[in-house]
Amino acid sequence: MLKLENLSKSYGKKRILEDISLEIEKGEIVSILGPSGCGKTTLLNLVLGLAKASGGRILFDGEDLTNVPMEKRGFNIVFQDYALFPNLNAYENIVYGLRNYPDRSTEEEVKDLIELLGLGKHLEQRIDELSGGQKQRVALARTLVMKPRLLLLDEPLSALDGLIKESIKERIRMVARQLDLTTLIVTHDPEEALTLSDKVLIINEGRIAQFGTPVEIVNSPANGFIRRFILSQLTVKRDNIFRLFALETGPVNVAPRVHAEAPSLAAS
Ligand SMILES: Nc1ncnc2c1ncn2[C@@H]1O[C@H](COP(=O)(O)OP(=O)(O)OP(=O)(O)O)[C@@H](O)[C@H]1O
Repeated sequence: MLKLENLSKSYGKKRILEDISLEIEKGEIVSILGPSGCGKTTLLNLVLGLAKASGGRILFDGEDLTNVPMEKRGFNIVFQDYALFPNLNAYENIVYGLRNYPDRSTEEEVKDLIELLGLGKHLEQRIDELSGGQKQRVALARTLVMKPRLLLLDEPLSALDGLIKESIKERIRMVARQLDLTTLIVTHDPEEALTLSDKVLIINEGRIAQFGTPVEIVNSPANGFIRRFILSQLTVKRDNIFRLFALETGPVNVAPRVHAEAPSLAAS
C-alpha cells in the first residue's frame, strides 16, 4: 500500500502542494487529475523520488521512503516522451535494463510481457519505425521487465488518438490486473481519468479537491470546482455526441445546453 501523509512541497516561498494525505491499495490504478499547474507532475516526482518533499511522509508497505533515494525505492516511470533508445530496436529497448540486473526477469517472463503487450511482431523494428501506440507499449514493457513495486505513468495517452488510445487504456488495465501492480497516472483529461482508473485524485491549486472512485466523483462531486472542472466538461462532450447521433437517427430529445459555469478548456 502507498500512503501519503500530509505531504507538501514548496519552491522557495511558493507553496506547490499542501497537506496531501491518501492511501492507495496494492493493484489499484489511480489517476492524478487537475488543471495545468495544479501540481500533478510535482506529486509524481515526489513519489518517484525525483523531487524532495518539504514536509510530510511517503510510506510504501509500511516502510518510510520519504528520504530514500529514487533508485532504492523500486518505483519506475514511463515518461511522456517514452525516452526510448533510437539506435536500438524494440526488443533491445525492452531488455535494456536487464543488462545490469539479469535476474530481475526470466526469459519466459519477458516473452509473456511481450505477448501481453502485443509486441511480438515489432521486436526487430527500429524505434522510428514504430507508431506512437507501439512506442508506448515498448516503453511500458521496458519498465515492466524491471518489476517495479509501483508504476508511474506521465500523460501516457496524450500523444495518442482515437482507437489507439482505447487500446493502450485496455493494456494498462490488463497489466495492472495481471501483475497486481499499483499504478499512478498523471492526466489532465477528466474522461481519460474517469474511464481508466479505479480511483481519481483531483488536485486544485496544490490541495486535494476530491479522492474517490469515478462513480463517487460523478454522482457526488465534493465541491463547485469538481462540478465546473470535471462534470461540465463531460456533459458538454456527452451532449455534443448525443446531438450528433440525433442528427442521423432522428428525434433523440437532447436540448442544447448552456453551461454558464463551464470553465475555459484552455486552463486544462
Ligand atoms: N523546479 C521548480 N521550481 C519552481 N517552480 C516549479 C518547479 N517545478 C514546478 N514548479 C511550479 O509548480 C507548479 C506546479 O507544477 P506541475 O508541473 O506540478 O503542474 P502540473 O499540474 O503537472 O501542470 P501541467 O498539467 O501543465 O503539466 C507550477 O506553478 C510550476 O511553475
